[in-house]
Amino acid sequence: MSEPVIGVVGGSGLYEMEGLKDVCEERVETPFGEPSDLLVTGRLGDARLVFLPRHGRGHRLLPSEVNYRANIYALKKLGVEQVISVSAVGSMKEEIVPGHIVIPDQFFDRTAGRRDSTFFGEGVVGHVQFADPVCLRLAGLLATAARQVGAVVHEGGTYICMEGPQFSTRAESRIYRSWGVDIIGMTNVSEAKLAREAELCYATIALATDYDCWHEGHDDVSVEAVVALIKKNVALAKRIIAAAVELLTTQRSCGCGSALAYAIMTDRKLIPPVTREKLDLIIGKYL
Ligand SMILES: CSC[C@H]1O[C@H](OP(=O)(O)O)[C@H](O)[C@@H]1O
Ligand SMILES: Nc1ncnc2[nH]cnc12
Repeated sequence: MSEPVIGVVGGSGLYEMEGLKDVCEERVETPFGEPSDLLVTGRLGDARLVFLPRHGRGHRLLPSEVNYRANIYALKKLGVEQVISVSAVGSMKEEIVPGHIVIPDQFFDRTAGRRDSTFFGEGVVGHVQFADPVCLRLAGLLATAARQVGAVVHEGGTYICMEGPQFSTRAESRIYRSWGVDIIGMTNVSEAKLAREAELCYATIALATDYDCWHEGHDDVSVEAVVALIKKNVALAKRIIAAAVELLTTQRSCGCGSALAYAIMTDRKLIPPVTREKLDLIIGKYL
C-alpha cells in the first residue's frame, strides 16, 4: 500500500469533514451489526481518509449505544490502519483550560459493562496487551500536529471513561480528581480496546470543553456549554487532523500491527468454524 489509510472517528460536534477530494459514502456491512453511520471516504493530501461520526450524523447514539465493534470493524474493512479519534472531554485539572487540547496516553475504564468491548468470545479467547492503550507513535504525531497549528497542547494524560449519559455527580468528580485523572469522557476506552484487538493504531485529539463540576469558579458542565466550546474549536480540530495527515506515512514503527501475535490462547483446532469466519478479518492471519 503506497498511501496511508487514516480513519477519523468524529466525536461530539464533528459530524463531517470538509476539504476531502473524491468523496464517496459507503454503507459497510459487518458481522457485528451496523456502524454509527455511512463511512465517508476521500483524499486529504497524500492520504486516504475514512471518516465516521461516532454518534451518527445528527448525534443519535448515546455513548453506550454506539456500536464500537461495528465501527472499528468497518474502518479495518476499508483498509484503515491508523485511527484518529476526536473527542470532547471535561477537564479534571486546573491547568487544562477549556479550549486546550489533550493527547491522552492512558485510559481508566469506569464504564458499567454495557458495551461490547472485545471481538473475542464465541469459542476463541484472546488477551491483548493494553498497558499502553494508545499508539504512542501516533499520539506523538498528533501532539506535534496540534502544536504546529497553534493549539495549547497537553501531551499525555489519563482519560477516565464513565458510562453516562448523565454527567458525573460532584462527589464522583471530586473522587476522580483525587485519583489523579486529567480528563473525563464517555466514549474512548471501548474504541481503544477494539482498535488494539484489530491491530490498528489509535490515539485521540481531546478537546477540553468544561471543568466538569468540581471547579468552584466555573459553572457545572452542561450540553449548552460543551456545544458552545466545540463550535468555537471545531475548525482547530480539523486543522490538527490535516496537519497530522501530512506527518503520517504507511510505515508503522510501532507494534500495533502485530498486537495479536501472542494474544490468542485457544487451541486453533477447537475454534468453531462460524467464529473463524466471523473473525477472519481480525484474526485470520494467525489461524
Ligand atoms: C456532549 S457532552 C458528552 C459527550 O461528549 C463526548 O463525546 P465524544 O467522545 O464522542 O466527543 C462525551 O464522551 C460524551 O459522549
Ligand atoms: N464533563 C464531562 N464529562 C463527561 N463527558 C464529557 N464530555 C465533555 N465534557 C464532559
